Amino acid sequence: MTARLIDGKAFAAQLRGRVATAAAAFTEQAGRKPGLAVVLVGEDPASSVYVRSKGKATLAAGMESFEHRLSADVSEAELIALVDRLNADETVDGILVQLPLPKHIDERAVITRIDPDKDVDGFHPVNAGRLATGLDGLVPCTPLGCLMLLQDIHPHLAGLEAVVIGRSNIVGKPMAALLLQQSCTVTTVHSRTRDVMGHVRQADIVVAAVGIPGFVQPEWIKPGATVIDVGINRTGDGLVGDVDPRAVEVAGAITPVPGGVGPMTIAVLMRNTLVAAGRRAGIAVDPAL
Ligand SMILES: Nc1nc(=O)c2c([nH]1)NC[C@@H]1CN(c3ccc(C(=O)N[C@@H](CCC(=O)O)C(=O)O)cc3)C=[N+]21
Repeated sequence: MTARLIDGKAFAAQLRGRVATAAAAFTEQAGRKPGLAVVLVGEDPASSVYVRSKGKATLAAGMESFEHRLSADVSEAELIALVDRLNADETVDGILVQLPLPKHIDERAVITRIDPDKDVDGFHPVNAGRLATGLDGLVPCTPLGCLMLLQDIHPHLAGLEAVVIGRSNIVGKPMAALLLQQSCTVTTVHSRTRDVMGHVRQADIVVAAVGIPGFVQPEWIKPGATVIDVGINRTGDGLVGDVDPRAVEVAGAITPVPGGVGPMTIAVLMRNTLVAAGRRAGIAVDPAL
């Protein structure tokens, strides 16, 4: 048996289409387009590519894109002053500060400065708290994209055993919170877990977000399980995930890398920007987004 490949690229294209339709309706009612500001510090080539593709996706969705490129030696105070200006700018609904930031800047100080209601990355502790307690907020793009792919395969997630590998604030923790909200039985495994394989073997759903190429072995996977590979590892062999590619022979469904979770991250960013715009303007936005 070979796994069904989950086509994140196609799913993301559909989501972006629905966002574009809803963005046009927003623009009609609000008399302005939803706006996303992306801030890039320094000129790391990979980050530059992401920022460019985010800008293109924003325009394609019928939204306004504001790009701010700052030099690598900008001070923390200058960056925070820019965040303050974007917070106060009525035409800006979403603010994304591309991570990682240069070492001389405290990421936490910058992220906590962003207005939580414009925090389309969902990284502000206020949004983490809203997610943890079941309040409406903004949910980090990558885990929300993973959940959308999972719901496509499992319309009823309740009661399923889910294992999340990795405990970052950006993916692992919010992913576990989302799966718990869907009434999965959730286990988070990490670098100090004694028997990672033993946990993964029980899982109906495995979400791998460790950042180690090919970490998850095919022998660990329960036959028929759904595997979501969040890994984006640049190696000599090109872009590879956190799951050994031979897992396709065991899993029931699996996301490829590239073409799986990555494209969903950007599509959900567009969705979050529209949701933020709707809430800020008091305009109802299609809840099916
Ligand atoms: N504040 C912030 N928010 C982010 O969301 C954020 C960030 N900082 N820093 C960097 C990471 C990385 N990231 C990706 C987005 C899309 C793909 C993506 O579309 N990947 C394609 C392949 C693209 C390629 O070939 O490089 C795929 O997986 O098919 C990957 C990675 C967002 N990030």
